[in-house]
Amino acid sequence: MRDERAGPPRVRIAVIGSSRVGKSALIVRYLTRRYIGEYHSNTDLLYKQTVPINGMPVELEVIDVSGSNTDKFPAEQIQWADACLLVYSVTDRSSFEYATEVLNTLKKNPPQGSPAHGSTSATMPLALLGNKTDLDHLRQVPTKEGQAMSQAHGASFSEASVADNSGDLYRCVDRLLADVRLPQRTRKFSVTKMLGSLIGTTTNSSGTSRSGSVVACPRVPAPSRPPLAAAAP
Ligand SMILES: Nc1nc2c(ncn2[C@@H]2O[C@H](COP(=O)(O)OP(=O)(O)OP(=O)(O)O)[C@@H](O)[C@H]2O)c(=O)[nH]1
Repeated sequence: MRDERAGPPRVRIAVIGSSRVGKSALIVRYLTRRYIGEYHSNTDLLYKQTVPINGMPVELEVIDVSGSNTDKFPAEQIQWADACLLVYSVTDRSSFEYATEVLNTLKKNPPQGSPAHGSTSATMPLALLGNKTDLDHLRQVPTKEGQAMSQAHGASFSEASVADNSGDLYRCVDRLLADVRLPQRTRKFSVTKMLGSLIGTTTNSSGTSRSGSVVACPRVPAPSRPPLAAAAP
């Protein structure tokens, strides 16, 4: 078993949103700079990659919370995470309403401070992202509405097009990562099933090598559902 205290600090992000808003496309774009057209999955997926933050290697884990289960509040995934990225599509009002619902619930029941924040009273960093701005002619959610919603909930706000590879999506995730305090590696949950390496290795603009993998997190119906279990080394 790997010594949890060894290695670079770890940051866990939960990406939450309705089905088809572009969560998987966004994560893969951020981690690999590549765009995947179709990546529908009805299970949560965990992506792991070492990335540089402020020149320091950080083990980034991103859970792609499947949009097929929006009838159930993703409490476990949020509790697992150090920060949450809420994604909606600017072309889909119902996806904005879902993101709003999650933000409202988080406001009423603030998640426990994560160990990564070094304190149980820390506020979890939140970001709200309106995706698919390339489809502006189909827009159903005005920018101002997204801005107002994020302000009301203390979340950062961005709009972006994952398809167009807009810089705003990288800035949004980078800012969220920067908002997480890094020092500890002690975690509440870890993961079990390593299904395979899909991401492979890439090199970013600063020449830092990134290697990563993607892990399925099987969804088990409540109440028998166990916490997300520990990732294979
Ligand atoms: N036009 C446009 N299409 C996008 C953009 N981002 C993602 N898509 C498309 O939207 C569809 C859904 O993207 P996914 O990444 O699978 O969405 P998801 O939120 O992970 O969906 P679930 O797996 O159902 O939760 C795919 O056809 C993507 O190619 C974007 O910025 N612009």
